[in-house]
Amino acid sequence: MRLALYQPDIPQNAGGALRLAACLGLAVDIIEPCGFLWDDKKIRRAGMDYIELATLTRHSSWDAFCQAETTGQGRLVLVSTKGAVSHTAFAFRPDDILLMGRESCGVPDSLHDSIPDRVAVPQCPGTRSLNVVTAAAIVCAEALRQTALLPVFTPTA
Ligand SMILES: C[S@@+](CC[C@H](N)C(=O)[O-])C[C@H]1O[C@@H](n2cnc3c(N)ncnc32)[C@H](O)[C@@H]1O
Repeated sequence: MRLALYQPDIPQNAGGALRLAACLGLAVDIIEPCGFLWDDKKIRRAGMDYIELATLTRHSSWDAFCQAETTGQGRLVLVSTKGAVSHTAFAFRPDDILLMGRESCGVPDSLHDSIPDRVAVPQCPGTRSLNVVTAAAIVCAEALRQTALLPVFTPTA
C-alpha cells in the first residue's frame, strides 16, 4: 500500500506524512510541483529522523507519477471531501495507492472525475475539512486494518 500526496503546499504536512508513512510501513509518492522547496527545514522539523525511514519517491509531475512502474501496479483511491463513499464502507486492497489532495484546493476536477474510487471521512455538519495528514492517518489506518497490513502490535512492559 502507498500514500501519495498531490502537489502538497505546506512543508510541515509533507514531513508529517513522511513520519506517518514510516511508522505505518507505507511507501510515499510526492507528486510535484510542491508549494515549497524540498530542502525546506520545516519538512525535517515535522518529519524528524523518520524521514530516513520512509520509502519516498518524488515525481516531477502527475504524468510522471502515472508512468511510474509502482503506480501501474496499484489501484488509485482518491481521498477527498467529495468522496462518493465513507472510508469505512469501502473495500481497500493491499495494492491501493491512497491519493491525498492539495491543502489549498484538493485535486483538479478533471483528475477527480477520472478516478472512480473516491472515499471521504465523514465529518460533523458545519465543518469543512480535516488537515490532510489527519485525513490520511484515518484512511490509512482503516485501509491497513482491512487488509491486515497494520504493523504487528508489540506490547510494552
Ligand atoms: C484541506 S483539504 C482540501 C480542501 C479542499 N477545499 C477540497 O475540497 O478538497 C486537503 C486534503 O485533505 C483530505 N481531506 C481533508 N478532509 C477530508 C475528508 N473529510 N475526507 C476525505 N479527505 C479529506 C483530502 O485529500 C483533501 O484534498
